[in-house]
Amino acid sequence: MALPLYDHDLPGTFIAFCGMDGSGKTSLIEGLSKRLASGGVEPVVTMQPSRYARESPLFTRYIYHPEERHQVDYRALICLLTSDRLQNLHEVVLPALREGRTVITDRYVFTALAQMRARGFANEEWFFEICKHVPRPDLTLLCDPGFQVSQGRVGRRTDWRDSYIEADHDQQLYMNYQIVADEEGLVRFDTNLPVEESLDLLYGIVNDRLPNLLS
Ligand SMILES: Nc1ncnc2c1ncn2[C@@H]1O[C@H](COP(=O)(O)OP(=O)(O)OP(=O)(O)O)[C@@H](O)[C@H]1O
Ligand SMILES: Cc1cn([C@H]2C[C@H](O)[C@@H](COP(=O)(O)O)O2)c(=O)[nH]c1=O
Repeated sequence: MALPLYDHDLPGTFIAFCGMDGSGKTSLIEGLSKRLASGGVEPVVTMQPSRYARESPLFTRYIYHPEERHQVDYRALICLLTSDRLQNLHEVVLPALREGRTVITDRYVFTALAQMRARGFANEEWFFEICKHVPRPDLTLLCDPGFQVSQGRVGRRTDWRDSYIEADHDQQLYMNYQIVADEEGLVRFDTNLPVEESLDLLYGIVNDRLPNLLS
């Protein structure tokens, strides 16, 4: 495993979803949350980056305004997102895990690793050092409908931010997600199926890996 994350010993259960834009994370998190709630387990759902980081000029300039990107130091962006992750863990994830809750996060540190490598920042020792303070989820899912399908879904969106595609980078990113999945033990599953079928696959994985969570 490339990332020196720590294994938590808290009573709750921590699940992370990763994958390309349009890979189906949000839709499947919604489905899983409803399924958990119907069995009496109301999950805490969070996302990284949080809305605070997403609204920051550093993030919006880098992610959505490539013409202004040269003004942003990519390491500064990694710092922002890393700080945001630590704070989200401190404020939301860890307190809920201490209470025995089930926490689901939309994106996590594995997205950061795939993104950094795709941008050519593969050996940031300081980043790996900070990862020692970041818990490993009990289960991390990589939603993967295939590169073309995720790009197609994003391209069909109407909001300009949600439909933003950066073809060359996205290709690198897809490849790096595959590598990170192998290195970090992410569980891949097919999201190029009708949503209900992907959800059934997902429930099967959750049942296998986290027995007793879904009643
Ligand atoms: N099997 C599937 N699983 C998940 N989503 C699917 C599936 N099949 C089709 N879709 C559709 O694909 C789209 C995926 O969008 P969604 O917002 O869930 O992806 P996302 O990974 O959260 O994207 P982003 O990171 O850009 O927010 C939705 O419109 C969803 O209905
Ligand atoms: C955690 C993390 C995220 N990003 C990028 C990846 C996406 O383009 C956006 C998040 O938007 P979405 O609505 O969740 O699709 O942020 C990143 O570059 N580095 C990170 O560590």
